[in-house]
Amino acid sequence: MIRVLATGTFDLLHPGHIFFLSSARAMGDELYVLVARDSMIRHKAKPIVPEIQRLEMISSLKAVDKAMLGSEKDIFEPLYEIDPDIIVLGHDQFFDVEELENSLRERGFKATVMRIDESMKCPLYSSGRIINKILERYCENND
Ligand SMILES: Cc1cc2nc3c(=O)[nH]c(=O)nc-3n(C[C@H](O)[C@H](O)[C@H](O)COP(=O)(O)O)c2cc1C
Ligand SMILES: Nc1ncnc2c1ncn2[C@@H]1O[C@H](COP(=O)(O)OP(=O)(O)OP(=O)(O)O)[C@@H](O)[C@H]1O
Repeated sequence: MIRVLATGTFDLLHPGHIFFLSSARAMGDELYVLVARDSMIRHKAKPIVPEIQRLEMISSLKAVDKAMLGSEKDIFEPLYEIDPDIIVLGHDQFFDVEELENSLRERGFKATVMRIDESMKCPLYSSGRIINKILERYCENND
């Protein structure tokens, strides 16, 4: 039973997320997803959707066997429970594959790290683009 772990913010869901999670799921027999905590997101703007609602949306997806909120202290903490065989990174996730694998080995984790380089270019293929589109529309309507 190959257990795959994917992670992310998943602010405003879109087909790119579905592509990413379905691709991750196809790499094993079950897919766990760690939803990033509001307090842990420092590499980009705070998400619009609160973590508990982001978790609910991810939990409902067909490709996802189990979704959980990540730790607010140590990103490796949830791995002691999940113990994944494969950790999947998305095309634009900031972790370096080799560095992450070294960090995992230092902590006794066996998981291999793989990146899904492909990205889906649907019209609004990132949460950031959805937000920008809303802002654009708001400005148009209020000019
Ligand atoms: C192995 C691994 C473990 C992670 N554990 C956590 C965690 O416990 N808590 C958390 O808030 N985020 C966790 N993350 C998510 C990262 O903090 C980061 O938000 C995410 O990978 C960035 O994805 P995004 O920019 O696509 O949203 C983890 C990521 C990885 C790769
Ligand atoms: N269009 C896409 N195609 C493939 N993977 C995607 C796409 N959009 C997001 N992902 C992947 O989904 C995971 C979660 O991404 P994230 O929550 O950062 O969404 P996002 O739409 O990229 O948000 P943002 O615009 O804030 O970066 C990441 O691994 C990311 O690479």
